[in-house]
Amino acid sequence: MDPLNLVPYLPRAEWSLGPGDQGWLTMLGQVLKEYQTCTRRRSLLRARVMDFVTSTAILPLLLGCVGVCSLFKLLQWLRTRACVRNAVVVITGATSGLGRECARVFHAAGAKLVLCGRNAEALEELTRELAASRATKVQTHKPYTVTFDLTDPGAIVGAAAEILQCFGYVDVLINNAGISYRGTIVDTNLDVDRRVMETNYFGPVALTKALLPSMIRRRQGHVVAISSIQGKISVPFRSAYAASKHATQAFFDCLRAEVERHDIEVTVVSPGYIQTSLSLNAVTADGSKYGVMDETTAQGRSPSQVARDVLAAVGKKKKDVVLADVAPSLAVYLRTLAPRLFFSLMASRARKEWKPKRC
Ligand SMILES: NC(=O)C1=CN([C@@H]2O[C@H](COP(=O)(O)OP(=O)(O)OC[C@H]3O[C@@H](n4cnc5c(N)ncnc54)[C@H](OP(=O)(O)O)[C@@H]3O)[C@@H](O)[C@H]2O)C=CC1
Ligand SMILES: CCCCCCCCCCCCCCCC(=O)OCC(=O)COP(=O)(O)O
Repeated sequence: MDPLNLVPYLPRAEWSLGPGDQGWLTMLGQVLKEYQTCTRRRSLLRARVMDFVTSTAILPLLLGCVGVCSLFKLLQWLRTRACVRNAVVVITGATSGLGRECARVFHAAGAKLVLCGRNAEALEELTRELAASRATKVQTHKPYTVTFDLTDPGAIVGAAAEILQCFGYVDVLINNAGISYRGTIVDTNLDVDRRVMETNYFGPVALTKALLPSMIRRRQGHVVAISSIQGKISVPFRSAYAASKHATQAFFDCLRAEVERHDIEVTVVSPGYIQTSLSLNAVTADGSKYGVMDETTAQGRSPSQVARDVLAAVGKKKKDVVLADVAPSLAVYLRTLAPRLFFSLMASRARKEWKPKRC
């Protein structure tokens, strides 16, 4: 440290210049001496503060607060798990990514699972994996599997009947399956917009409608929609995906209001990026597979953490949950509070990201 910078910290230094050339040395000596005294005083003060903290009630109080908070969190976690123990939970898109992790987390919490997907072999493999897992003290149940494509409305009616036959009723429906999209609006075939809407919106809507009457009869049930932060804000080159997720948010918000009188819960979960195969499986403007692991996806949250957050949201009967980092979460507020700024940010993002025929 430059000793001259210490001058403001040495209010009591007395300056006396020595005779001739000795003046500077004397001054420097004085400054260093005062600096040492100040440092000693500061460490003495620090030691006294620490003594006070440890010898009085502050430290036990702090430790007590941390302990109570941890205990509260643990109790909440146990209560959450208890909520889904023996509950019949249906998960769509269970063959991959978030759906697969939800299957693991809900299975470990003791739920009776009905795993849905298009790939029967992948569902069977997951069932075998879950049956073999022993890392839980809770009694677990062998899952059922139901294979169907969400873009096929006829198949959904049959699948709903099959789902109801598994355990006789459904407690929790997790509409998780979905696909993403990359493309410019001007280049995108309308069939691609339809396919994304069929998978992400009409499929979950049809399945929910098919299972709802039995929930209403029992006056019990919980419908979860895995939406996206893109159900709250729209980003360039994701038109079909963002539209399908905005529609999802709107539909399930309406549903929540309508079924409250039947004691049915509705939770919309809006995650930011998650490390899954979503970008690999995304469709492009001409309907072909995008097939690229985007950096944003690769650096996203871990699907097991998001699955635990989904379980917590179900246990706490949350109505709307955003599971995203600070920037996307703030962007949601910006879209409402300063729309012009938000739109210009998105336009500049579009200018930067635009690549002819590839987004
Ligand atoms: N990953 C992310 O960054 C984010 C994901 N989400 C949402 O999370 C959900 C799960 O996606 P994620 O796990 O990330 O992606 P994955 O691609 O890993 O998994 C998607 C799942 O949906 C299934 N699926 C796709 N199309 C259909 C269909 N037509 N009929 C039935 N099942 C279908 C897939 O089945 P199959 O194996 O047969 O293809 C697969 O099981 C989606 O709704 C997505 O929008 C939300 C925010 C961020
Ligand atoms: C006052 C300060 C405000 C700062 C706001 C800055 C604006 C930042 C823009 C952020 C855009 C975030 C986009 C997030 C997208 C996202 O998380 O999507 C989740 C998905 O569903 C992923 O799907 P994809 O197919 O796009 O990978």
